[in-house]
Amino acid sequence: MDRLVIQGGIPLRGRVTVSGAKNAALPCIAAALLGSKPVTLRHLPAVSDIRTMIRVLQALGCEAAVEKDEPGYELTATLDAAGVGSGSLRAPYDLVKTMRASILVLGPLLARYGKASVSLPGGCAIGARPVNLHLEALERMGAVIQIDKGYVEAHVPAGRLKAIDHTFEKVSVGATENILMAACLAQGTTTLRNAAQEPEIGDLAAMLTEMGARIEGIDSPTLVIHGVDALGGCDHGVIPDRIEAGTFLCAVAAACGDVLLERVVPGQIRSIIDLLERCGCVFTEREGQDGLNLRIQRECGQKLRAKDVATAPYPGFPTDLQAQVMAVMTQASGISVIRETIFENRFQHAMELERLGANLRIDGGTAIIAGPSALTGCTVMATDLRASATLVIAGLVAEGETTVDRIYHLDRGYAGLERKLQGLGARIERVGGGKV
Ligand SMILES: CC(=O)N[C@H]1[C@@H](OP(=O)(O)OP(=O)(O)OC[C@H]2O[C@@H](n3ccc(=O)[nH]c3=O)[C@H](O)[C@@H]2O)O[C@H](CO)[C@@H](O)[C@@H]1O
Ligand SMILES: C=C(OP(=O)(O)O)C(=O)O
Repeated sequence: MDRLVIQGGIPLRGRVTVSGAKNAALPCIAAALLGSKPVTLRHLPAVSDIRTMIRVLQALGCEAAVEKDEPGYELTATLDAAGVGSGSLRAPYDLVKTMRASILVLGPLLARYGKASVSLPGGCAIGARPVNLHLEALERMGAVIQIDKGYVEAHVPAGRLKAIDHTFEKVSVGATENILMAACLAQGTTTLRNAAQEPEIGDLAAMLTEMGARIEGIDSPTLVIHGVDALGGCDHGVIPDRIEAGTFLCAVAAACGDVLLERVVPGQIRSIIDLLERCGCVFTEREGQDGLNLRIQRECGQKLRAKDVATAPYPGFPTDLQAQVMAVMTQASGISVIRETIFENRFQHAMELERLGANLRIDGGTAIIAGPSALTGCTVMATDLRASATLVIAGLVAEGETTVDRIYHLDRGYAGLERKLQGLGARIERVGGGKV
């Protein structure tokens, strides 16, 4: 099993390009099932979740041609769903178990083929993560759904889903995406209220629009979708990964240095920029060749101030950056309180940070961190994707050698993280020889 070995204490300096967003790419791949023509997706990050999602589509009968770019961080995939209807319409457990986003094929399959069998993804390290909001909305649209032997078995007796006026009882990124996709081919006009507003949903809506969907209210909490009879193909580039960008910002804030992030959308990472700015980091935005560039500076020896933060749906502070910020706060002077409000079990990195020397306490959904702490390298174990990134950041700070084990979690969502960090001067090596 691969692990990362890090020699800490070296500031990060240089420039790094942000890859396409995993969490935008996953629903875009699922949306290819809706197209009556091939769909080309660019800037897919070369991570294992993307390969798994493409395999899920192939298992459903989709043709996929995938190419990797030269540095090996991104993929371009052409997906042709022409053969899907003749197959089993079954997303099997052995693929789905590694990745929760595979539930996103349910809405498109029901909308286009009136039938689907999708394995329930199962419990996950960060919380229970039910899919009731997805299923309730699809039932209201006319689907008949049963859970049988761990599979969501669903069909649409009327042949076509019908439009609904629906208020999500809770803000859910995945449920908004699933029902948005389903509504594109439903009969009539669907209104989705209390919809999630994450930029990844805006990107999915942009792709669906390119395919011929009629969507109003993009980037707002109320989406209005006028169902159409068919969608075509498209050539779509997914947005840059705001969580990868935020992870690099946290790495520089914690380990100090001066880094230019290329291909970022600062407006989509405002909450992390604001937080790190209040901690004492300095930011400069400027035009780059491929969108905006963002420079972050924290000179070595410059003190960080401890700040409090609570996670919230977008435009609030993302839960997917909560763990990385905890590593930053171990280096800040004073007490910081981090509240996790989205997932009930997303503090597993805290124990491993303590093993590196962090001074913190967990109380339910709250973490209290007293800093700054001198971290010392040791072997730590990654428990989930963002927890892994945190341990890498802590390893960059810690004196001596840190080994991060179980990095298959990291490989789900970061394209070449260790190579990108090496480019910034970090001493970090992958040991074990596995390939993503
Ligand atoms: C692939 C992807 O994009 N993953 C992101 C997506 O996950 P995901 O789409 O799974 O997260 P949701 O927004 O759905 O989850 C938000 C909250 O709603 C709850 N819930 C969700 C669905 C449901 O049917 N019932 C229910 O109770 C969840 O348990 C959680 O407490 O958004 C999360 C919240 O920003 C991010 O952390 C994940 O990185
Ligand atoms: C939790 C995450 O992903 P997923 O929803 O795929 O588990 C994440 O990207 O941080």
